[in-house]
Amino acid sequence: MTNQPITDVPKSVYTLEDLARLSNYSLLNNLNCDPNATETGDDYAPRQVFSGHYVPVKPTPIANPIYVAHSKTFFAELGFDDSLVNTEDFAKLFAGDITSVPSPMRPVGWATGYALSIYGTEYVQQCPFGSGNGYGDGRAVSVLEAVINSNRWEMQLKGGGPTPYCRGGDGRAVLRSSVREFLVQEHMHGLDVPTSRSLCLFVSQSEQVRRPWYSEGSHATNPDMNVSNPVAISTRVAPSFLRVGQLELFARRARVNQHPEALKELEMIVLHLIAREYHNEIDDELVIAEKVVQLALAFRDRLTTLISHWLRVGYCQGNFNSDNCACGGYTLDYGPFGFVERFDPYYQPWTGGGQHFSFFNQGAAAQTNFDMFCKALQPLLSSTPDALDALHQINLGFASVMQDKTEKMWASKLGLASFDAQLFNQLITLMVQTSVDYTIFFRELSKIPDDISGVSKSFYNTPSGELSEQWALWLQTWRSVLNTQESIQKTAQMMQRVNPKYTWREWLVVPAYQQAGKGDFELIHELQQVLIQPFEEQSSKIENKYYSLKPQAFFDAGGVSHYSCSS
Ligand SMILES: Nc1ncnc2c1ncn2[C@@H]1O[C@H](COP(=O)(O)OP(=O)(O)OP(=O)(O)O)[C@@H](O)[C@H]1O
Ligand SMILES: [Mg+2]
Repeated sequence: MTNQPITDVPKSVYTLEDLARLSNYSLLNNLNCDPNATETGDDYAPRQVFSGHYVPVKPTPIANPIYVAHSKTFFAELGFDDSLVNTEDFAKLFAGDITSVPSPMRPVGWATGYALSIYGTEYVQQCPFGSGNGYGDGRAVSVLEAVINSNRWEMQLKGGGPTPYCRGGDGRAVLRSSVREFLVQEHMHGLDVPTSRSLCLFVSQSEQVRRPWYSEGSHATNPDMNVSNPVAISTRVAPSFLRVGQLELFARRARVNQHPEALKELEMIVLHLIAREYHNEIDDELVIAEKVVQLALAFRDRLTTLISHWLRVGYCQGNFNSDNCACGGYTLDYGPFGFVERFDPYYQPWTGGGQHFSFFNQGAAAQTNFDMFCKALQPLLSSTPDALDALHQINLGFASVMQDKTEKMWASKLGLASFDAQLFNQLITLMVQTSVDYTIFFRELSKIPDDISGVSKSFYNTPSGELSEQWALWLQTWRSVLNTQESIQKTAQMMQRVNPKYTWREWLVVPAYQQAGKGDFELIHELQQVLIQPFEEQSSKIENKYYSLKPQAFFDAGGVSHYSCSS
């Protein structure tokens, strides 16, 4: 999911008929459908799904939908003409009504089950049946598998109504969380962080749901009221939505031989994962045991790369359970996420998340998800001890690969040819002591200033006395290392490519979803423009507004600095 040049992709998709011609369900067809499912997909009550990889579900459209936004960048990458979004057919489909889509597109979507592990411990309590058979996509419904410009994509509605996995929920997503997910996916792509992508966003003009949220000016930890918010459907797109938890579900069943097909279903989902996400890296001719080992190696590489990107851009996922960890190695599920503004290594915006999912602990959290991933693969290697041992070694090697990638990333943020632990540790200490804005600091540093005044724009507190001397000394030492390297100008350019100018600042996003709730989408469109090109210099008006320290009033503000839920 790298940035593609978008200019030479011809615009070819103008109508839903064009898109239908690109639909291709060949990989979905390789999976098992839940044998107890209804063909019509009117399957909305929580129930146990004992086997099969997916359940056909017809999404529930939102009432009186209206267009909010689409990703022009992603449209261009897919070869979609912007006018497509204004067609009645397109709006109908992506507001949840798929009943009359042109064939071979299908009028029924699908939802999948998955298991949950939290920081390396298996859970079933979150399933209403206490068995794990009722846990999965509770409000996400996939509606299309298509091959577009040689890439295979799955399109998924979030907030598309209940599924058998809804756990009693209404299957809806509110506008607030949908705007956040819609905007941040394209921001992450702009930051060069692997991610699911945003296609479009529609909101209902008449349907609202009540959710716990914070009153204006609240500093409470948990929401102090219930608020009505319009329901919305955002469509996200990825090569697959397979999560570590998905493999775990089938592995847990295989482990205890829960039904005669259990081991076979695990093998099928693993091969499906390879076909979806790793077909370019794993030779189709290999035997299954070799494929499994290659898969673990490839996922370890992607996952560790992903986390180093998260650290680079100041992203904290907040809730990095195995069911929010995509097997394709990209960011998935933008619920209680946040971006660190005033630097704190233990930054964690989700009040329910705990320190184990905090900013600097994400490498360790990823390791626990990777442990569960490897554990889920084990049943497939029970008769091949050498492969089992290779898997074990790959798992053991996670921490050192993670450390290596993280160090390389820090070196690049600092413009250094190689990581310097002493310099780095001194800097982190100074950043904490002074309270610096993470993004502004590294961006200003990318200009390679001579003295402390060059980075002072990022300071929440002005250092004086000894602290100020320590800063001066640190900058001097850092500059002396840089002087031994390539030209300063080249280093500055390189640093500006890894240290973004613009970042997600929640207090600037809140007004956008608040205005959208009143039918005004202008701020969303303005934010889109800023966030999709975060490394670029933009107008001075934009700079004054968005390249800015977090105002004091928003520190500890409920719904801005922290949130207890994300629905
Ligand atoms: N079926 C549902 N109906 C309504 N709200 C839901 C439903 N499922 C989850 N939620 C809300 O979403 C929050 C996050 O849950 P979870 O991460 O499981 O789902 P999600 O955000 O829909 O997931 P994903 O992006 O991983 O598909 C929950 O705290 C809950 O408030
Ligand atoms: Mg989730």
